[in-house]
Amino acid sequence: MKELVVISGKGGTGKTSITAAFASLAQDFVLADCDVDAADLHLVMNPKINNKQDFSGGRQAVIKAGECIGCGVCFDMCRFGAISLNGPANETINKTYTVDPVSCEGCNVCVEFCPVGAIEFKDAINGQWFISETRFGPMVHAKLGIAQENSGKLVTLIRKEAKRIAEEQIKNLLIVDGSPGIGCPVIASIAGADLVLVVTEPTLSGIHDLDRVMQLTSNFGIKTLVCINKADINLEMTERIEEESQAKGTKVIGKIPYDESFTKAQIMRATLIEYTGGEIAEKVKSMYREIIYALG
Ligand SMILES: Nc1ncnc2c1ncn2[C@@H]1O[C@H](COP(=O)(O)OP(=O)(O)OP(=O)(O)O)[C@@H](O)[C@H]1O
Ligand code: SF4
Ligand code: SF4
Repeated sequence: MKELVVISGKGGTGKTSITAAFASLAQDFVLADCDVDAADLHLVMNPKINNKQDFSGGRQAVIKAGECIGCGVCFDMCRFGAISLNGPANETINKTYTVDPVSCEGCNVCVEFCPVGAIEFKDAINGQWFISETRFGPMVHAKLGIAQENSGKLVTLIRKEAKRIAEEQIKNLLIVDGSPGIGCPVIASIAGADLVLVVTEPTLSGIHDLDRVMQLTSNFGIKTLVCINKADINLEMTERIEEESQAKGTKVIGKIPYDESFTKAQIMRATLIEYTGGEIAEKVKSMYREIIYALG
């Protein structure tokens, strides 16, 4: 089984649209949405959820009801301002404190120093992940709660589950919509993959981000290909990306023009390939053929 991960140096380059189009073209595959911080592949895939599980990315302090004696030690010691006094600040008797689950960084300090052991450490529920069925095949995806961290851990979990399903159902391909950027979630998206496709735009920030992301894939020793999306919005930049990629030994396998069909397809909750044929679809198909060839 081979694994293709589609990433981008920054958000909004068209990574998800391209991944969705590949889902229309691929056979015998499992789809994984690892863009967990801004998951939107499900909008086009319309998955039917078969299995839903909570995701816990870490632990959090919780003050046990009725056990706090109001000494304020935890309030003074929490460096993240996660503990607040219940009721008015001039309260002198029956003082109690609460932990704000969004601000708690799980450092354990308050648990250690509470003189009466009134604080416990509990698994924090940071989101949910799902195993679903789509019109194209199985899909593993997730929903991370607002302001929740540890998305790298969730990405690793999703890839692992998607691989398990692919092996169980004897699928020969795993297509991953990876995280944008170069941080922890994208590292978790690409580590150990067979091939990475970087979707970029011909803009200054696009070039800058492409450079950083290619440095990352090169550090991991992963075979990397480039797609310049909306290539005709700046032909000079497109040429520069081609030259710089070539100098680094990375092939630009597709130059996809700006085409409103992408947005129209998204509005219809369809992939580009489902929405339209013609030249634009042919360009995406040709890119997909190159990928399959490169995967070997
Ligand atoms: N070639 C194209 N021509 C015109 N519009 C496009 C093209 N490719 C993508 N788009 C549009 O650009 C927007 C961003 O695309 P998409 O959501 O696929 O990007 P993304 O990189 O996955 O973004 P995010 O990181 O926010 O999920 C969408 O409105 C999409 O319809
Ligand atoms: S340290 Fe313990 S007893 Fe003191 S205020 Fe915090 S929770 Fe209450
Ligand atoms: S675990 Fe750390 S961050 Fe969380 S409330 Fe306690 S002291 Fe603050």
